[in-house]
Order: sequence, then C-alpha cells, then structure tokens
Amino acid sequence: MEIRKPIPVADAVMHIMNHVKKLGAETIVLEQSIGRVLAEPIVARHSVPPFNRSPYDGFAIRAEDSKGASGDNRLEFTVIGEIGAGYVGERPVEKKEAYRIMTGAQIPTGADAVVMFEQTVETESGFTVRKPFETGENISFKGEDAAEGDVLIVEGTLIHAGTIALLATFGYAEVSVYQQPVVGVLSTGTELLEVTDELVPGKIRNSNGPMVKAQLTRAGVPFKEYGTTKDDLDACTKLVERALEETDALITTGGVSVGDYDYLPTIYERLGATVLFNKVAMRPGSVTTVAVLGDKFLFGLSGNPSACFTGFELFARPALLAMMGNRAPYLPHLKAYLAEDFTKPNPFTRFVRAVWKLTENGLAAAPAGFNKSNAVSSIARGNCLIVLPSGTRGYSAGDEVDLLLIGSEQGAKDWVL
Ligand SMILES: Nc1nc2c(c(=O)[nH]1)N[C@H]1C(S)=C(S)[C@@H](COP(=O)(O)OP(=O)(O)OC[C@H]3O[C@@H](n4cnc5c(N)ncnc54)[C@H](O)[C@@H]3O)O[C@H]1N2
Ligand code: MOO
Ligand SMILES: [Mg+2]
Repeated sequence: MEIRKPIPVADAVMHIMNHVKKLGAETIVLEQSIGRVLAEPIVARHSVPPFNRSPYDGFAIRAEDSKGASGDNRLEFTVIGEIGAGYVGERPVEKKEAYRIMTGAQIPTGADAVVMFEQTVETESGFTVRKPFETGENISFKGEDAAEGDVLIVEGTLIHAGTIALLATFGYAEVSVYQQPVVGVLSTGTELLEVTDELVPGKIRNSNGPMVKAQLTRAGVPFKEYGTTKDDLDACTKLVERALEETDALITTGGVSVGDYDYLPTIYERLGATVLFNKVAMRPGSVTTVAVLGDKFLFGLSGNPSACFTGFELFARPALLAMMGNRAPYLPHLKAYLAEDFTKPNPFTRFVRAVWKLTENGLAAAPAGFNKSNAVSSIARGNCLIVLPSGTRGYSAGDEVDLLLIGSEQGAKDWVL
C-alpha cells in the first residue's frame, strides 16, 4: 500500500493558489451584482454630497447675522421661504433673512449655517436664536464623503450591500465584475441515500452534497449538481470526465483515502490529472486531495463530514474566490482565548469546530461539541475554527489561540497560519 507524505497546510494552500487562473470580466446590471467581485475600481464620478446640504430640519442663515446673540439678547430672523429636500432656494439669503430648510436640501446662496428647529423660538415673521452660529455650522459639505475622482473601492473587492449603495450613488446601472467559475458537486459512496429516503441498514443520508452546495452558495459561487454515485470505478470515472467537461472545477466528496472502494486516486490517474497533494498535516481532512487538469481543479474532499467541511473552507473556497478575482479569498483570522481546556495532543494541525463569543475578557472560543472527523453536529453548532498547530498539546482555558471565522462575507488577503 502506498504511504502518503503529509504536507503542511500552508504549503497545500499555496500549491492550490499558485494554480489559480483568474477568470475574465463581464458587465452585469447593478441589481444582480451582490456577491460578485469588482473587475473595475469604483471611482467617484462626482462629489458626495454633490452640493452643500442641510443635515437637519431647521433654518438656513448667514452666520454673521447671529453674532452677539445670547439668552438676554435673542436675535430675530425673517423667513423668506421654504426648501424641502429636492428643491433649491429661489433667491439668495440677505441680511437677517433665513430659509426654512429640511434635511438633505441644498443650502441656498448666501447662507452658511443651519439652525435646528430646537434651537429657535418662533415669532410672527420668523424666529429668534439665543446663540451665535459659526460659518459652516451644521452644514454637510459638498465632497465631504467622497471627492470627485477619488478611487473609493479597489478592483478585486467583493460587492456587498454597502458597495451596491456606493455604485448606485454614482449611477453605475451596470458594473464590470469577474466571471464566476461553474463548480460541479458530486458525492461518492455506495452507502449514500437521498435526503428524502428512509434509513435502511448500512446506509446513511448524503449530507456532504447539500452542505458543500450551501458552502458554495454562501461563497457566491454557482454550482452544477451531479448528485450521488455508487463506488463503481467505471461509472464514477465517466461521471467525473463529463463533469470536468462542463465545469471549471469539480468537488467530489468521499473515496479519497486508501480503502478498497476509494476510487478517486485511480480516477485522477486515469484522467492524467496532476495531483498537487493527497495528504495534509491537518485533522480533520488529512486525506484531502487536490488535482489539476489544465486550468481545471479537482477537489477531492474527504467523505467524513467535518473533514469535508474543513477541506472546503480551507482549500476550495479561496481557490474559487481567487478565480472570481477576489483579492481577499481567505477566511478572516482572529485571536481568541480558549473558553475551556483542550488536552488532546495535536500531532497534525487541528481545526476544531467552535463557537466564538465576546466576553468581558475579550473574544472567547469554545469547541462546538463532538469534534471527530466524522462529526456532523459540531459543524452545525460552530461558527469558527480554532487552529491548534501541529506538535502542540495540553491547551488550558485562557490560552490564546488562532481563530478562523466561518461564514463571514469579508475575507482576508493573506493566509497567515
Ligand atoms: N487505513 C486508513 N484508513 C483511513 C485513513 C487512513 O489514513 N488510513 N484515513 C481516515 C480518514 S482521516 C478519513 S477522513 C477517512 C476519509 O475517507 P474518504 O475520504 O475516503 O471517504 P469515504 O471512505 O468515502 O467515507 C468516509 C466516511 O464518510 C462518510 N460519508 C461519505 N460520503 C458522505 C456524504 N456524502 N455524506 C455523509 N457522510 C458521508 C462515509 O459513510 C464514511 O463513514 O478515511 C479514514 N480511513
Ligand atoms: O482526513 Mo481525516 O478527516 O483527518 O480525519
Ligand atoms: Mg474511504
């Protein structure tokens, strides 16, 4: 039997990332751009705000007219009209005059300060103030948010709800984004039943397929469904061949270890694919195998649910995001303290499904229960991975550990572990 040589997790990640080819750009309508990656920077096409405007409901005045105002010396202004948001003043504000003005409305010519309603007492022809106002007081200035020509968001950034607001602000009805890879998902295993099937002896329901598809969806990557296949070498080879013709990457689950029915290694050989690695010094997911055929990726994720989940997040996700041009394809990395002892030795780097929580002592992380490679409950409970480096043991509550966040829309530019 072949003895596989485990490589460090960081090396495995780098082997994959070195093979990534960024896809081309395409132009799509703004409404469909959520979750895509900008193939152009967002440049301020005009100033924001585009004009000086009022941040309050109140009165637009000339600051100099309020000079000397006090509780004992209230100064009066005459209101010459009203400006609601969307309107402009008809004429300049002259001495001791004011426009009634609403939040968001353009400051009329001549005026250079805004008095909030709450700071006034109404009179028959206007209002009085009891304090002087400075030039520029309560004015939201043209360009204070963004100046025309500024590069506000760089190319390679994920478009999220806030990005959509910025694009809309500048009239980007269409936006240039990177194309998305099409990713096939195939679950292998003679033991696999459909979600709708009743359990029968020896069989289990396919949970990896639905999980991986959900992980892809969460990462903003479309998938093509190849269902499940029995552990049959010829049938499985044909399916993988077809899937590779139709996709940019194929994610398989199961069949990558050294068992009699673990056929993926043979299939890679038959296809003439180059195996980048077939053993990683990590747990779970040590058997994760990644191969390439031309520009196409074959992610051979483990059949064990926790290993499959982890393999996707660590290896498939950054590769697919980088194909989509995302400059921050890695899971965000934080430091936290362990909420409980973790005494097991870690011969390989261990990724513990865990739950993070902010406490008065800072960010805490606790293992999310039954944490073996074949665990499914802890992936449901967890919202992060605690990373315990290989060669360590005997962690105590309070020890500082590395944490990788799961499900975060924002990513990290570098792999830091
Ligand atoms: N002699 C050795 N045996 C094993 C080794 C080893 O190094 N030497 N590695 C172990 C490790 S670690 C893992 S992880 C597993 C990996 O196995 P495979 O990736 O080949 O996956 P399978 O054998 O197909 O299945 C493993 C396990 O997962 C269940 N499974 C498979 N697919 C699904 C699915 N879609 N949904 C839910 N559960 C699934 C399957 O029933 C098995 O229980 O190998 C160890 N063995
Ligand atoms: O590859 Mo297995 O998940 O290490 O436990
Ligand atoms: Mg196996």
